[in-house]
Amino acid sequence: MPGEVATARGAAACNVIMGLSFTATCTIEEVASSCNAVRFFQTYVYKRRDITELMVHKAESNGFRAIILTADTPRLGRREADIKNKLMISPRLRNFEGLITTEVVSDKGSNLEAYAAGTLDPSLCWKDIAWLKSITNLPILIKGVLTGEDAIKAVEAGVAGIIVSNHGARQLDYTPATISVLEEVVNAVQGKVPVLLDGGIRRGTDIFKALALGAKAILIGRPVVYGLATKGESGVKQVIEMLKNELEQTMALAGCCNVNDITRSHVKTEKERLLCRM
Ligand SMILES: Cc1cc2nc3c(=O)[nH]c(=O)nc-3n(C[C@H](O)[C@H](O)[C@H](O)COP(=O)(O)O)c2cc1C
Ligand SMILES: CCCCCCC(=O)C(=O)O
Repeated sequence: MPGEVATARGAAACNVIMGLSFTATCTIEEVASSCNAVRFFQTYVYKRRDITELMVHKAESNGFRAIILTADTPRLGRREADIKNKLMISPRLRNFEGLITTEVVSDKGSNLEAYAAGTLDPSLCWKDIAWLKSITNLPILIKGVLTGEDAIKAVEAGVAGIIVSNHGARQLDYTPATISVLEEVVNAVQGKVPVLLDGGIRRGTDIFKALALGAKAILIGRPVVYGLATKGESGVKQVIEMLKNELEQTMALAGCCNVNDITRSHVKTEKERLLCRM
């Protein structure tokens, strides 16, 4: 079973939302018809806007409920391990068949980097949210926000939600840990749109902390990939169930009967701990 289909089915079984990557290996239609998971579609803005537009339209007509615009990748970060290991992008990104070739040749190491350099639009900017809104009726979540200032701009540009993310620290060294900037973003947004978070969620306690600091939901990257790699659909389910059980355990021990009972006073940040000592 293709990885994205197994992931979608695992998500559906656990009643959580599945986010499908623009760079998925199987098609938008295959994922849509594989299960009844609530699905969001993650998009990049390609130099060839017609390709982005086509993918967004396909997602919309196949019942995806929201578009996630990844804003932190106008170009790929310098991933030295990928260069050293000569990372190859899958030659079969089936959504793009007949549109664009993924068979790029790179003499510099990572052919993902070469492919990204050829396709991603490095001029990506705030006005592209208006463009995206003009081609879809779906709500748009912006992924990759790390400051209150950018969060305010994103709200002004008309996004329906903000995902605090540093792309799993894959783009740029020294970006802050997402949990450390979450509260700044939440405060800046003032409840106008929901704020979500990803990055480093490994335990139910991590989810609890994010919710306490104001996230409405969290997203999971690598843990799901690890579950998928080891046990396919059932591995995905196991990872999600483990996190749900751990969150439930944390809530029970913190005296919270439901997620709305998790409040800011349940956690102390590093800064608060330091202030206490002064
Ligand atoms: C192998 C891999 C591929 C990824 N591909 C994408 C992608 O296509 N689009 C995207 O927006 N983010 C992508 N990400 C970043 C994730 O969406 C997410 O921001 C990050 O993995 C969250 O951190 P976590 O892995 O600690 O949960 C990728 C991450 C990994 C590890
Ligand atoms: C358009 C090619 C870039 C794909 C990057 C995938 C990704 O987000 C990641 O590897 O991280």
